[in-house]
Amino acid sequence: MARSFLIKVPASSANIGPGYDVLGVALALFLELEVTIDSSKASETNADPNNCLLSYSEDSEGYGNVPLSSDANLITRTALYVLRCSNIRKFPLGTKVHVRNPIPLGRGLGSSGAAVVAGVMLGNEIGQLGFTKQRMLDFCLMIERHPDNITAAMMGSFCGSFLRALTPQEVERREIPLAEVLPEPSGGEDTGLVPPLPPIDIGRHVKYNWNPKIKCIAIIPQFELSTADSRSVLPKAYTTEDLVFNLQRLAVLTNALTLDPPNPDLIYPAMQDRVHQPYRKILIPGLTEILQSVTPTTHKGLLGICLSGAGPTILALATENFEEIAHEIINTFDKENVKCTWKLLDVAHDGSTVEPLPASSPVDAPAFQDE
Ligand SMILES: Nc1ncnc2c1ncn2[C@@H]1O[C@H](COP(=O)(O)OP(=O)(O)O)[C@@H](O)[C@H]1O
Ligand SMILES: N[C@@H](CCOP(=O)(O)O)C(=O)O
Repeated sequence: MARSFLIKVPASSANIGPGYDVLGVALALFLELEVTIDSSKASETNADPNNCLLSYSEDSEGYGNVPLSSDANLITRTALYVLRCSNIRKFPLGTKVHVRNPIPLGRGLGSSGAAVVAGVMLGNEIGQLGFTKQRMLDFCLMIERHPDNITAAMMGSFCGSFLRALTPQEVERREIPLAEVLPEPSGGEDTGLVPPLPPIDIGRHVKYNWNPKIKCIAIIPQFELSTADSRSVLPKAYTTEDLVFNLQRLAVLTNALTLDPPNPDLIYPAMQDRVHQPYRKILIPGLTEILQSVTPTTHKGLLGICLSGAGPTILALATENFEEIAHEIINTFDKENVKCTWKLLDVAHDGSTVEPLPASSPVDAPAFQDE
């Protein structure tokens, strides 16, 4: 008998200016996984080394580029990691995962965070492991090691998060190289390694309110910038002055975004940053001019502007004039020969979800292959 369910995970915008590796807001643009497990279709999935037939809809971001082998794709590799922590080596016979992904890759909208969250939820559902969202965050944080996108994508809404101090034994478990956590691609042999379970409650978070009048405009350049590359240009140390600059703004911003009516005179300066944006300008043509020239004075309705995550997307918060604000930014990028699209997005309050699909008959235990 078949079992079928849908996993949905929102995109996210991290940092919101001063909250580097701390703040994240979930955005209503959803990565979706339609999953079917039907042991009577085992012959259709046995071409994959782990019994998982993976497909992407043609309109998906990454269609034709993301790997479809389950030990190479970020979503299914992550699910395999979760399963293998419970000593389940493969997907059940006849597992099919169809992905619809509207989140552009490598643009600063949390595509990898969403993929990791989706993968952990997939492993949890497939193995019927019964982990809570808080526990699933621990698995996510073993893979994507900054909590801002992951927390927003898993929990939804506008979140502040940190990693708690770990004991030396926990550090050992957390510092395992990714290659030992995620299965290696290439159809290589399964080593039989059972990865250690992650330490408990690695990530702590709170949800802030978000004034629903505040909308998110994402201006998305056509070029990709990997988060790893965009982190590599940041300094290893900061002056006290720069850290205090960010901390002061962070404390004010988290409350300012809840107030009604939204106050641009408070939000705009509270979204300034000295920790990451100044260093990332070298990777994003036009960033300096955009951040300086689009203000609440020049554009009615604008509240604040920043780099979304590691970039290159620009996040503008506004209450009106969305199109005019977006086009001003698009035109500035255009002068640098950077083409863009834009989206107007609401905050996603629920975070990631899983729901049974109509064809589902959840009574059957999945048929895992004997080793
Ligand atoms: N839906 C997805 N399916 C498979 N891989 C994905 C997916 N989303 C993201 N990835 C992987 O994550 C990479 C982008 O991650 P990253 O550089 O952190 O950028 P982003 O800011 O979009 O999270 C992609 O190049 C791809 O390897
Ligand atoms: N705090 C991280 C956030 C990365 O977000 P992404 O959406 O670009 O993956 C950073 O700024 O590096």
